[in-house]
Amino acid sequence: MKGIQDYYHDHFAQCYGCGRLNEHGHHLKTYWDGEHTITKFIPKEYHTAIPGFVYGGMLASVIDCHGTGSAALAFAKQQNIELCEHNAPRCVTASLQVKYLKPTPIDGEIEIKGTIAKINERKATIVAELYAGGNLCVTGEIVAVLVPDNFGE
Ligand SMILES: CCCCCCCCCCCC(=O)SCCNC(=O)CCNC(=O)[C@H](O)C(C)(C)COP(=O)(O)OP(=O)(O)OC[C@H]1O[C@@H](n2cnc3c(N)ncnc32)[C@H](O)[C@@H]1OP(=O)(O)O
Repeated sequence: MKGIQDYYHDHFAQCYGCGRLNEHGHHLKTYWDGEHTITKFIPKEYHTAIPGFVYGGMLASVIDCHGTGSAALAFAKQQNIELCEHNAPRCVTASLQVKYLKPTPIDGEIEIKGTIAKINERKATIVAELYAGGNLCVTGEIVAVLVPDNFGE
């Protein structure tokens, strides 16, 4: 299944977390699951914090990109933008807050669920829930801001 990141223009597809063109990155893909958004990720052994558990900065990174991807999906829906190659809204992170509720096991798939909590014409707030083995381990809140095509050029 294609994620929102598959539609970003190449300039926006270099992100370490979710850029499809970053050979060293995580290649996260974010897509709708009903009214919510989903990103899945399988941690590697070297993402260890203490043996058996995922490094918290890594989890923040995954939540960050899930937030901007979810916001881009929400803006596409709000503005009736038909997603196709090189045609998708792009957002950057203005704010990222993370709460670690319990250690996240490293041996298995992680799922991040997003809820579009607020959206106006330029800014979206996304609430994220990160699950491992069905257990809620981390929550996050991301403020993402829509940026123009020439952002960062
Ligand atoms: C090349 C990469 C491509 C990336 C392409 C996609 C790949 C995914 C990216 C992954 C995530 C990242 O790592 S992104 C990289 C890390 N992030 C950044 O480097 C962003 C640096 N910051 C900025 O460039 C700027 O501050 C912006 C674009 C976020 C906002 O500046 P602006 O364009 O002047 O807009 P501004 O009017 O100030 O703010 C717009 C709205 O957002 C609110 N707002 C602004 N900052 C905050 C904040 N910290 N916390 C809460 N809310 C905030 C304002 O109140 C306002 O709300 P209201 O009045 O509308 O209510």
